[in-house]
Amino acid sequence: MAKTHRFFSHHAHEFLRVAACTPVASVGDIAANAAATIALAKRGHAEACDLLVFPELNVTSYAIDDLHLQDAIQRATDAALAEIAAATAKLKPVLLVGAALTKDGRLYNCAVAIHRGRILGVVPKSYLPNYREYYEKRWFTSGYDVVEDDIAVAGQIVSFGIDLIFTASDLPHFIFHAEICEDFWAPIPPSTYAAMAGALVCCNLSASNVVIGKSRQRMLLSAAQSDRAICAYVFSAAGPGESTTDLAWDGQGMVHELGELIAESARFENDPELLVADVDCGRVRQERMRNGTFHDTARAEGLAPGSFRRVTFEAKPDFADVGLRRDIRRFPFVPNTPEKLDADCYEAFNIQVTALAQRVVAAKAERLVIGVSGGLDSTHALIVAAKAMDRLGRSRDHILGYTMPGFATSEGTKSNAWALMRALGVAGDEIDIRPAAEQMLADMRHPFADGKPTYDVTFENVQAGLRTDYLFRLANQHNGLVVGTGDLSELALGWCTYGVGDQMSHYAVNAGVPKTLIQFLIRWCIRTDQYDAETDRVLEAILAQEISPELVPAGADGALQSTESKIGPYALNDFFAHYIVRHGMAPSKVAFLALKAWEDASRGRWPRDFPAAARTAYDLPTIRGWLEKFLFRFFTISQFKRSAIPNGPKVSAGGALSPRGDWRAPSDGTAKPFLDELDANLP
Ligand SMILES: Nc1ncnc2c1ncn2[C@@H]1O[C@H](COP(=O)(O)OP(=O)(O)OC[C@H]2O[C@@H]([n+]3cccc(C(=O)O)c3)[C@H](O)[C@@H]2O)[C@@H](O)[C@H]1O
Ligand SMILES: Nc1ncnc2c1ncn2[C@@H]1O[C@H](COP(=O)(O)OP(=O)(O)OP(=O)(O)O)[C@@H](O)[C@H]1O
Ligand SMILES: NC(=O)CC[C@H](N)C(=O)O
Repeated sequence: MAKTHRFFSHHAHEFLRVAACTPVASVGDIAANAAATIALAKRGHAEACDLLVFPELNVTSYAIDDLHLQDAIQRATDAALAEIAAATAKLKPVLLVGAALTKDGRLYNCAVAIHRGRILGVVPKSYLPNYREYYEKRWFTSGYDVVEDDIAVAGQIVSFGIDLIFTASDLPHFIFHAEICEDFWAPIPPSTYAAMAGALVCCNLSASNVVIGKSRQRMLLSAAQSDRAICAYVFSAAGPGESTTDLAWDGQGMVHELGELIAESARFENDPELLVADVDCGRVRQERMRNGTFHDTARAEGLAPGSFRRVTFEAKPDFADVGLRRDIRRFPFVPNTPEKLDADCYEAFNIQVTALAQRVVAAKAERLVIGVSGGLDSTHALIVAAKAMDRLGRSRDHILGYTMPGFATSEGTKSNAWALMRALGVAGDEIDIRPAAEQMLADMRHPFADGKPTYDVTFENVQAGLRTDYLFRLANQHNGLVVGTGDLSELALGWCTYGVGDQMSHYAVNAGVPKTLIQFLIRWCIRTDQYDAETDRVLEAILAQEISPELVPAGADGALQSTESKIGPYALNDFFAHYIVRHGMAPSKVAFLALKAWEDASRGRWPRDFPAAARTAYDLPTIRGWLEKFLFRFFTISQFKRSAIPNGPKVSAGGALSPRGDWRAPSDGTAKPFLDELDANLP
């Protein structure tokens, strides 16, 4: 059911609804093409689109050869544009239609922007293909030097040139540019300049005949242009109905954003298609802000702000709930297709192994020292260490694994720890930390020493601290490096014991890996036979247990100390961390995205092997509750822990938290502005 609060509107979060339109063309039948354009515009309006991109020369159809030069065709084109403008005067979307227009005895291949009955402006094609199957220079004049000009079209005098950017006066993120087909096959597409001058959405009206391999090439160019020009890119190629005299057409529509494919059309279809997608102009804006090279290039190219003419119009947004036409992955760090997941795991695992091996060599360390709890993090650190030793040609017994049971260590995790160490062939040992912990707690006059069940932070950290103490001294004793096991998610939350505790190590091999990815990395290791069958069996057993720090004894009901019931589901925490750290998004937008990703467990793809029983949904109050906790932990109470973390490799493009890398922040900051923003903008 649609909700009325502004929070539920995609426009409130800087999304823009675009569509690549594929009408069925009628060769040279301008009235039919105008009718097809109007019909799709009405569909676009019904689907709440802001911007509709039609193919190149769709008013006449593209492949009409010398007919382009006929007066009758040109007059009919002008009349059709007037008709399209009139018929769409009450519709919401801006239309970019393709038409050949004359000025001063020259014919230009143009994109015509039309909105609510008004022709906003006309952009001529800069680069006319005139090689192999193309001979556009036979009819058209290149528009590459047309600037500061105007043109008469459909009874209106409007801005004309390649120096136009279209901007909504009442929706600040609605800023777009148009170019035409070959323009983006050029070494420097006009959209590169438009993006540097501020366009967030770049559009391409195309008539690109299909040959084997062509769709892949267009896909590559569109992805690359959106990545290089830091923009959203909407591409619409002519399709069914175009003249097949000597060529064929497939109607490829695509929407890319920052190199990522957001939506793609069916190809070789007989019916008209409207490929609708919501592009995230806020993400584009943020990305430009944090990429100085983009602005340096603009300055190097002499593109001062204002170097393009801005054509303004009123979008009249109503901030209604029209849903979100875009897949938001539940796990930003975990791809939901098997191929991409495998590829990412291969990268992550090898980054970790290579980085650790290099540090062993550089530090002239003979051994690696690891506290092996039987939990996910230390398991992963241990298998990475084993592979690093294999790569260095050293035997695995150069890894000293210690299981160090404390007051709450369960038999299950301890036996898993031993089974794993034996299966891998590392040098295992056991140190019972309880006598030392009892001594320490007694020395401190902690109530536990008097038999009282006081399981406070001190009680927890005494154990975490003693384990770290043992590991560092064992490293001295054996010329070893202590391998840190803490992961990226724990660093984001400050879920570790500072200094004399698991926050410290000689090399934090997991610090760049989020918790939600670790289980998939372990699964990938099993699937790709990185280790032997017995190791795989133990790894499966470890994957099956709940995440617990095991610092506090189980309750009377036997329930384990559950980490996620205390700090929130890692699935949500990783989601929050990704959008806040990597994309700088406001908490209300992060909540909106989390809702779209998580509100319906039956929608969208789950990552491969994600257990069916764990496929949960989260509603807005739940998301909000955990987000508030996350914001408090992340901004107020944990930065001092990150400001002093040991070295470790960045793994995910989704962000890292080293103070020497992606994330630098004050250790005495506050979450207040973030909590206030959430409070002000959520229903
Ligand atoms: N801005 C700041 N600059 C410098 N120091 C600051 C500080 N804010 C607090 N402090 C000081 O830091 C200390 C608190 O930090 P800390 O000693 O780390 O202790 P704290 O963060 O209070 O507790 C550690 C938490 O992490 C959990 N943990 C620990 C280990 C492993 C795992 C796991 O599951 O993997 C979980 C554990 O259950 C506990 O809830 C206090 O003494 C405080 O005064
Ligand atoms: N019983 C134990 N024996 C050996 N080392 C331990 C033990 N408990 C904790 N550690 C060490 O302290 C680190 C943090 O422990 P904790 O179990 O609290 O966190 P965790 O993030 O759940 O890690 P893991 O998934 O490895 O258990 C572990 O990764 C491990 O290196
Ligand atoms: N219409 C055009 O500009 C087509 C040229 C383009 N290079 C293509 O291969 O599709």
